Amino acid sequence: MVFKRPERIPVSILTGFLGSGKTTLLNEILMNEQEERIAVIVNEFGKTGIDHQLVISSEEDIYELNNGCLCCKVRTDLINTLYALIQAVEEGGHTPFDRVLIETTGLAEPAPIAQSFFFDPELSEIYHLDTIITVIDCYHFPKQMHEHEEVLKQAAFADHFILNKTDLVSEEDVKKVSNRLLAVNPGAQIQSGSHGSVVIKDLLNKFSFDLHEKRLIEPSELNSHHLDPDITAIVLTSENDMDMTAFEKWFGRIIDEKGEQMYRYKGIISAAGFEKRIVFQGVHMLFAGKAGSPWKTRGSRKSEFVIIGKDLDYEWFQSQFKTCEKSK
Ligand SMILES: Nc1nc2c(ncn2[C@@H]2O[C@H](COP(=O)(O)OP(=O)(O)OP(=O)(O)O)[C@@H](O)[C@H]2O)c(=O)[nH]1
Repeated sequence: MVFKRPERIPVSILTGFLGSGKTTLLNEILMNEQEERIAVIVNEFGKTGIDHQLVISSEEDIYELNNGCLCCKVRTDLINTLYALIQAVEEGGHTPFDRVLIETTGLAEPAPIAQSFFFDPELSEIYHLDTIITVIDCYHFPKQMHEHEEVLKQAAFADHFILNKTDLVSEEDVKKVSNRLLAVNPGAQIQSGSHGSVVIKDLLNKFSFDLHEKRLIEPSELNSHHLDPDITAIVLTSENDMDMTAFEKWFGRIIDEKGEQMYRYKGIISAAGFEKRIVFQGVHMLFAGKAGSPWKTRGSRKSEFVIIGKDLDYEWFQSQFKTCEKSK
């Protein structure tokens, strides 16, 4: 059989604090996802991994990345593993796969892993970051979020939250957790359940900028950035076309100056002189952008730029963003 590589292979990152239910969810996905063949990469903390042994024995191949979670070493290991996987398929020594799922350690900040897909241009031609799924332990979350800064950081990166362990808390408590998470990251989708029982088709293939390019945030959610004093989401908007030269210059400057604070950002820009949307997403200083689908009507054109990070001054960012508008 000749391997025909799909346009780009989607990669989903599964993150969440220690014990939140990542492996449980991974097993649910592997047991129930019949249509796709998934290659799994487990990033373990420590030299001898045990997590891969907890993943159900399945048709899938499990690759382990040992040796810590936050350093560049893991990023290099990850990139090498991703290259090795595709090479093995192309040389016929490995069954083709449709998706990669990476389970991070419970203490990991997802940034270095997500950044790999912006960092290495060759790699990002083969793979694309599809979804970051953050699993939340609803029972422990209220305490954990005060005690471990990783918990809210992992929340900041999510495209999709899985509110797990709902069997241990009341509906009202689940609502409180959900409100808290949406205050940090208002654009994310939410599913709740227990033991990883979720609708998997709603979880994968969620790179909404590529696929749907829908509104990033509903207007009713726009003010939620006031709710959290520390890690927050801000949404910059403009009804006027942007001057891309000015925007690129400004964007280069802010990621230089404030990239450390900007955990994750995603944007759709209406650029003067372009019939297509410019879509981009990034993590700290690294980002990737490209032309998206054409705007349907003149009236539908609008730029939206969501930034999730620490101590973001909305008024400052919004006024700066406006200076990139094309003068009429
Ligand atoms: N009550 C309850 N327990 C759960 C649920 N989901 C997972 N667990 C249990 O929680 C524990 C941790 O689950 P894992 O799936 O190993 O969590 P993890 O996030 O992979 O853990 P680490 O790899 O240590 O970070 C296990 O004992 C699970 O059986 C749930 O929805 N409800």
